Amino acid sequence: MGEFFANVWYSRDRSHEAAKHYSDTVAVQDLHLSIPRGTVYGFLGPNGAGKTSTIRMLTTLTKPTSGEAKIAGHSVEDRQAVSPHIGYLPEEPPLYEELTAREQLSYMAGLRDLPEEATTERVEALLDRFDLAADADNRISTYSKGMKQKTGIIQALMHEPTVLFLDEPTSGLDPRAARTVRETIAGLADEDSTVFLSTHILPVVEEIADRVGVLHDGSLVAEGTPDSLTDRIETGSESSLEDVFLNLTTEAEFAAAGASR
Ligand SMILES: Nc1ncnc2c1ncn2[C@@H]1O[C@H](COP(=O)(O)OP(=O)(O)OP(=O)(O)O)[C@@H](O)[C@H]1O
Repeated sequence: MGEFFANVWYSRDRSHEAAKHYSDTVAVQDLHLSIPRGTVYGFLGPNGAGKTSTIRMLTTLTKPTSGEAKIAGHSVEDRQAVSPHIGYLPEEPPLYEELTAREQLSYMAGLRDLPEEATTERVEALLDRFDLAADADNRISTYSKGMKQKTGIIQALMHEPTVLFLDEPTSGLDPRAARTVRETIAGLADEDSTVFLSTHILPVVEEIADRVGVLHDGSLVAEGTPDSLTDRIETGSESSLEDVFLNLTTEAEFAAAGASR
């Protein structure tokens, strides 16, 4: 399939803009992303920065107010074309509480029109990998937060998407499951899938991301490899992505306060 691109553009020049406005709130603006295949892209930003709005645009769930974005060569305006290529784990996985995990996954496989035998095999392997096989015939309503999260992750992965969007994937997971998620993400990138990872857990990003983008007030304030970002600031001691994040977002806060004076 060649290169994978996620472009979300906005500029004063109205011919190239992608922005998401909620009535009078500009959630995402001046954002241009181009992410090659096989990349783990860490998407960072303070609360309310516009990360979820960006992901919702890229996963066809919400239309950009203006501009354009392409996933695997398809416009996000074309849900039917984009859908087979993407998997999405939102902060609250969309699950039917009255179903069991196996029923939920089989229902989703049906909606996606996946080949039955191969999908069952893959789902069983994922249930094993995430230590969920023994509970997979119990109703989701009886699951802990972590078990629901694992079901959501398997649901996002089971059709082998080219591009996987993960919003706080390790939320609620115990250390073993969180490690399985990190290893799974790294394995997917090795197989040439692209993972778009939004999380506030910066050590996870530092460990597995190839590139990092920092969003603030709907705009990208920095982008690069984790090393290139940590090299940007001189703290006198070794800096971490957390130092970079705090520095950048504080700088952006000051700049915004200065501009509005
Ligand atoms: N449905 C909505 N209606 C109105 N405003 C919204 C809606 N969704 C998001 N917003 C606003 O858009 C901005 C960006 O929100 P978004 O959820 O994208 O941020 P985020 O970076 O994902 O935040 P968090 O880290 O807290 O999840 C915020 O100002 C938020 O209040």
